[in-house]
Amino acid sequence: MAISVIDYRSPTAAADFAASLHETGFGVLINHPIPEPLVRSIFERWLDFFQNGNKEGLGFSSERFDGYFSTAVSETAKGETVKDFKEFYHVYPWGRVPEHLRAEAMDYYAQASALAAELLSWVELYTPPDISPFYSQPLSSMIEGSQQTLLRVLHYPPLTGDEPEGSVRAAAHGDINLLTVLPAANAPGLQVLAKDGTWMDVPCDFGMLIINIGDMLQEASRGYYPSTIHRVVNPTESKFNVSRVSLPLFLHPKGDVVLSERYTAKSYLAERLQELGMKK
Ligand SMILES: O=C(O)CCC(=O)C(=O)O
Ligand SMILES: [Fe+2]
Repeated sequence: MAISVIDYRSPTAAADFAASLHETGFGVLINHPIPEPLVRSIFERWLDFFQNGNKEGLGFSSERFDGYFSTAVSETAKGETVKDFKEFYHVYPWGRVPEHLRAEAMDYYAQASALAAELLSWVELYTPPDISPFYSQPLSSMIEGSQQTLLRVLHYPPLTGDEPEGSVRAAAHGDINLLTVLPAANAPGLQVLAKDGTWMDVPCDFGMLIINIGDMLQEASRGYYPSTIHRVVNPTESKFNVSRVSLPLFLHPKGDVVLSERYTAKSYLAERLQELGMKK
């Protein structure tokens, strides 16, 4: 299982991309419209916020789920017992964002959401005719007017060697949402679980854009588009002192969207957040 690197400008991009998502749950785009300088600037300025900013003053709201999540409240992947070694900030257009970072974050949010919507339309176009009837409504209309799409700015702090036994940057997990759009981070570490049970590095040259299917789209497509398990491994000792910053955008449908006989988007999210230890 190799993850295809696809040129967004190629005439066969949509078909190739949908095929890659079907086969591996992942696809990697080059020559995409997200500007590199914007991503680079967000990485730099948010790293400064994590290292020097007034984070505690923006502590997350347990109701609204926006704001800063420290390493102490960080999530525990489903089936794991040790919390991931990471801190992060949840950005929503209606939520709290440090004032000096807001305009840039909103610019990125808008551009990444627009691209995610286009990629979802590719996914829809290449859904086989025996699968599309399972969609309770067109995929593109599932996200129309959604307030739930989440931009998460993640900081994996440098390691000291004193981390809790078994703690990793991000333990193996599947994403909860429809599609995730993730610019290659400033350091390697992202791996996917191949069908043969081995872990494979995801191509991560700076400038690449990694897209993966989340559990909600897997549920809605009855598994045609798989939500592939992935993780972020700790660096080797020579790179212990390097921070890693990453910037996933989780495309979410409106809460009342029916995913399957079993779930609406809202009931699914509530169940998953509970499993992650993020909601009671
Ligand atoms: O940091 C990364 O590269 C991936 C993060 C991730 O998988 C997540 O937050 O769901
Ligand atoms: Fe993830």
